[in-house]
Amino acid sequence: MELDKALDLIADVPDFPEPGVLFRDLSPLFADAAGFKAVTDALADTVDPGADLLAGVEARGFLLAAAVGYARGLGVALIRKPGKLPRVAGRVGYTLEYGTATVELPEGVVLPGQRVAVLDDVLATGGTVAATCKLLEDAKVQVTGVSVVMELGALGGRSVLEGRRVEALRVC
Ligand SMILES: O=P(O)(O)OC[C@H]1O[C@H](OP(=O)(O)OP(=O)(O)O)[C@H](O)[C@@H]1O
Ligand SMILES: Nc1ncnc2[nH]cnc12
Repeated sequence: MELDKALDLIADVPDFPEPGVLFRDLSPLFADAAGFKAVTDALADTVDPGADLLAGVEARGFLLAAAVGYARGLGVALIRKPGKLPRVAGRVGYTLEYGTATVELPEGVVLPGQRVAVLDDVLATGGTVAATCKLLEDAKVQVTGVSVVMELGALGGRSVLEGRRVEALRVC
């Protein structure tokens, strides 16, 4: 499937999870075999050839990182929401478009000096990905870049990530 057609499978849902938010729902894209493959292949092409590992952000980022990791022969560091990990190597708090959140890095998944590419579904305010990059850099890892399926340009995420390589398959 053509990438544009695959990205058209993303549904726009008004007023979720709260009034005024236009939620970009990737569920129909994930459920479509050809669409999921087209997006996985395109994202895989954005990952720095020198990357040693991928970092996927819970929850939708896990699917993308797992698929791209398989395609590229790379493992995945699972960047998790609080309360899920038995051993936490680090945590960073941040503000979301709708609320506040924290990301945590499991113990024993990254080594200092490793080159890690960050993957997520949506870049909105950039809080999640910026916190993820900080989490990794606190662990002395080098972030090679950030790849997302969709960037919501009006929310300014790219400016929070200034100086980083940010690849988005679609900018809305
Ligand atoms: O750029 P930001 O403003 O930080 O927003 C983007 C983040 O918001 C969504 O995650 P959400 O917290 O809704 O989690 P989910 O993937 O578990 O549904 C999305 O999957 C990104 O991780
Ligand atoms: N509008 C939105 N749609 C989907 N995920 C999001 N994460 C933050 N804002 C979002």
